[in-house]
Amino acid sequence: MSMHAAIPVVDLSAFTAGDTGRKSAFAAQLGRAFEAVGFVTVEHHGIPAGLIGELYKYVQEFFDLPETVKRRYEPEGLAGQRGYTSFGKEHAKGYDAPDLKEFFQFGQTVEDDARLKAEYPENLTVKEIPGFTPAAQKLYRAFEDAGASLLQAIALYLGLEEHYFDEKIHNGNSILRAIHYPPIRNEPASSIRAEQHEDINLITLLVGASAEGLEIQDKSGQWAPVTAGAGQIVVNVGDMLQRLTNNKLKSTTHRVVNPPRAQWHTSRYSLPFFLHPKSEMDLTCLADCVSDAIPAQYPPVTAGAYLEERLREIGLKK
Ligand SMILES: O=C(O)CCC(=O)C(=O)O
Ligand SMILES: [Fe+2]
Repeated sequence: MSMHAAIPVVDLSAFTAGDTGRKSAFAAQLGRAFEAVGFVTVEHHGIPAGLIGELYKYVQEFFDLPETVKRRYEPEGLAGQRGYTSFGKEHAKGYDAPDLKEFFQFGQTVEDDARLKAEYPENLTVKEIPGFTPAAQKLYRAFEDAGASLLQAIALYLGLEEHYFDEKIHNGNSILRAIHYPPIRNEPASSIRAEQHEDINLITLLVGASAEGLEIQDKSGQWAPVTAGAGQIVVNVGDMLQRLTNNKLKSTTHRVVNPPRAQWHTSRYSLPFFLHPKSEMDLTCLADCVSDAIPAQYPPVTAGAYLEERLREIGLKK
């Protein structure tokens, strides 16, 4: 048995309400955790529990709708970026077998930029559940606020100006994804709920999944469960931030395993928020993360071009 890498717990209020000393201590703690583990659990993140509970209620109502109704909200040509994606469509990069999940995605609501408003597809409104989209939009903003604070701390840790990411993520192409992993009825041939993968975006914020199953892989290849207590969220580094920092911050491989057979009759729900910048953000490795000893590991790319490439690899974009 190997020792399980502990996932550090950080208190975001030390950053959002703290003096300069507490803020820099938080930045150092978060940065070191993102270098060593790539995952943290965050307390006092400012996301109202009531909002999370409200959205979960609508999420369950949505996935309980008949499949024929759900498919009305599965638009063609949007690569799953808005609305419903039916069971068995998405697979992890490098895997053929699809994940055992269905999901619904909400994107950015632009209020102050006509060009971007025209660029992003509209969110879908589910006629049968009028409260669903408004609740998701409120939670989306709360996730954006928490994410902005976390990236301010990361900017300080990287020696950048504290507000380096602010403008890049304002009106960013982030996605709030409501996932349903249905009950498992037959021995799955080769799929698990979500096959091992790394997230595409800058950082991911995940609110308390309804059941266990999330695992991260440590340096030696061992899997360790991730558990977040009530009131905590899990936050991890995605490939865009790993790439920008020339692998200084780690986009850690993770997966969602199937429950023991006795729990097969139960659903699992989760609400990840994939924090993306605007498409034009340059992901060229930061000068401070490149040296003679550690040359740049990635060619320059924009966030938009990188996202396109990755959506093709997971079968969402044709
Ligand atoms: O459902 C979860 O707990 C995590 C899902 C996940 O890793 C993802 O959708 O990228
Ligand atoms: Fe993930």
